[in-house]
Amino acid sequence: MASSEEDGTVEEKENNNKKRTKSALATAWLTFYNIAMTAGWLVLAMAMMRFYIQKGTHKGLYRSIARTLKFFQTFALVEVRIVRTSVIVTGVQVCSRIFMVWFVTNGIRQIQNEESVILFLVVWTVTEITRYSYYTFNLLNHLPYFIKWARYNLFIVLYPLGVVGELLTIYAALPFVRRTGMYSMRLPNKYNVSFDYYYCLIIVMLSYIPLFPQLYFHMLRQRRRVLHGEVIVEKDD
Ligand SMILES: CCCCCCCCCCCCC[C@@H](O)CC(=O)SCCNC(=O)CCNC(=O)[C@H](O)C(C)(C)COP(=O)(O)OP(=O)(O)OC[C@H]1O[C@@H](n2cnc3c(N)ncnc32)[C@H](O)[C@@H]1OP(=O)(O)O
Repeated sequence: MASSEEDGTVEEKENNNKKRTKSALATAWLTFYNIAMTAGWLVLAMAMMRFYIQKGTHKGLYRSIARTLKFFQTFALVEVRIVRTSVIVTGVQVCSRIFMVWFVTNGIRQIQNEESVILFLVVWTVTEITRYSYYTFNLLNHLPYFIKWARYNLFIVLYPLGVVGELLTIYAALPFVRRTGMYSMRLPNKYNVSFDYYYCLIIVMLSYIPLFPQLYFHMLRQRRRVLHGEVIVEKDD
């Protein structure tokens, strides 16, 4: 009897140790990930500033940072599953950014020098430096108040500004996409499938109407929870 109790205790201890090791590894990985992402977005910020100071124009800026941007924005995909936040909320945010980078700005050279591209690039960069440094310091249990404040206040202005930049960029792409028929498939073809990227872009633009408010209100709830300590019950996915 005594021995089986002891066995149980040993097993429990082993399980607890395994759990602790797993959670320490997860925290270490997440900390490393957030440090890498903060550094990546800082590199982007510095590259943009250097370009503008040296050239005195925003023309050509996108091309000069395209590779770094594509890498760090695409890498954010890993977040969709690793953090506790709703998969839908994080998924919509990350996928819409990846779509903007790969299928709009990168795919359509003719719009890369639009001012709206610079608008969303600057807004994303400020947001991501703040967001990833917030997660990093939070995981290290040394979170300066100004970073917490910035994380849960700047988005009030930056989120709508980013949306304006993104929508204006897609809007600028429309005439070119219509003229060239890029990424589109017209009938007849051997797959018997028709796809019009022009209308796809219009649908994406319209989908901001129901989706963006959900992201924005999610952040407002997070703000109340973190800055004002309100208890908020979120619906599961
Ligand atoms: C395929 C075609 C798709 C087309 C779709 C078109 C629809 C488009 C609509 C979308 C519009 C998007 C526009 C957007 O791109 C514009 C901009 O971004 S402009 C820049 C301003 N943006 C922002 O300020 C972004 C704000 N949004 C976010 O921060 C996130 O995206 C969001 C997922 C909304 C954040 O939500 P989250 O719930 O994660 O917030 P918290 O930061 O409070 O975190 C909650 C808890 O999770 C922990 N966490 C999260 N991430 C990490 C991490 N990387 N490392 C460690 N921990 C993490 C965090 O600490 C919190 O933990 P706790 O609960 O313990 O406090």
